[in-house]
Amino acid sequence: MITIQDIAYVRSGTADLETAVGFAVDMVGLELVERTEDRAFLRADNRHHCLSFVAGEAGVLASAFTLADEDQLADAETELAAAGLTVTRGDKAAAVDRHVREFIAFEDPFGNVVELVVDQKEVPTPVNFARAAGITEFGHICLDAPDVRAAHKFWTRHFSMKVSDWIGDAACLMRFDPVHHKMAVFKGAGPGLCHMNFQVASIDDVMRSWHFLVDNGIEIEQGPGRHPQSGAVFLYFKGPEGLTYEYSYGVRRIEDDDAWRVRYFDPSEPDAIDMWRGPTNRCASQPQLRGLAAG
Ligand SMILES: O=C/C=C/C(C(=O)O)=C(/O)C(=O)O
Ligand SMILES: [Fe+2]
Repeated sequence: MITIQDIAYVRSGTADLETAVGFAVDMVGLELVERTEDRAFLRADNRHHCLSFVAGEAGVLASAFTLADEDQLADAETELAAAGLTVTRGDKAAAVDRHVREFIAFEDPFGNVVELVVDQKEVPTPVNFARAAGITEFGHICLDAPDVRAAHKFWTRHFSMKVSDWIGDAACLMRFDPVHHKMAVFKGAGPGLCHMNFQVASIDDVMRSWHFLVDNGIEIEQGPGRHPQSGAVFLYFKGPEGLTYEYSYGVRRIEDDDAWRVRYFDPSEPDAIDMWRGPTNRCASQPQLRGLAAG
């Protein structure tokens, strides 16, 4: 069993580094911590970065989680290889490029590239947010997979994850600490990053960002709304090259694992994702959510 400490980062390719960085800074509000000719690193909290862009082909390159130390990394390598996965150990240059001390990479059974890292660099200075979006931290990573039930089996068999809630066969929200979910899998045609989430300090921040993004012509995919699973007030919006961002406020914590009863939400119900039954544009990119559209 591989014990996950935390989420670490999303690493994404981009065919237009300037535009990708401009959006992450000016619209999302992240701090640009480092920029080279072909790389950009952005942060939302004390992690050195939670999002990096690599110039090249557009599309997510990896989603990363933190493990406690090298011994756990070595054990993870052994366990995943024994499960039949191809596991690669990152070399020194690749680790430096990720601002971690060591890492391994593998593809989950659906083709999502996952990196497990040790010693992600911490930046103790306060985040110099590019705009006052109210971001408090990098909140969660949500992957796509064609078979959510099989994904749940994979992530709970090999990793310290537990399901918090199901949305039929359309989504599985999982936790590895008291936060309702820091990892989720949504049904998709293939592998992919469904979205990356940033927690914000208040409902006001969600609403202010909604107006700000609309005023700037940004495509709102869904929200403002309230997720019945975590209870969080959310807003999904689309960045360049199809990268979906989410702000949310008020995620539930599950302090007593034994007392938690996993719930099942019916994806065909209009309030399965949004208790407020607001409109959604997510259906265009995620046909499996069509049943979730209001009205
Ligand atoms: O579709 C349901 C989404 C639920 C939540 C939540 O309960 O907070 C998410 O954040 C999500 O996975 O987007
Ligand atoms: Fe989310």
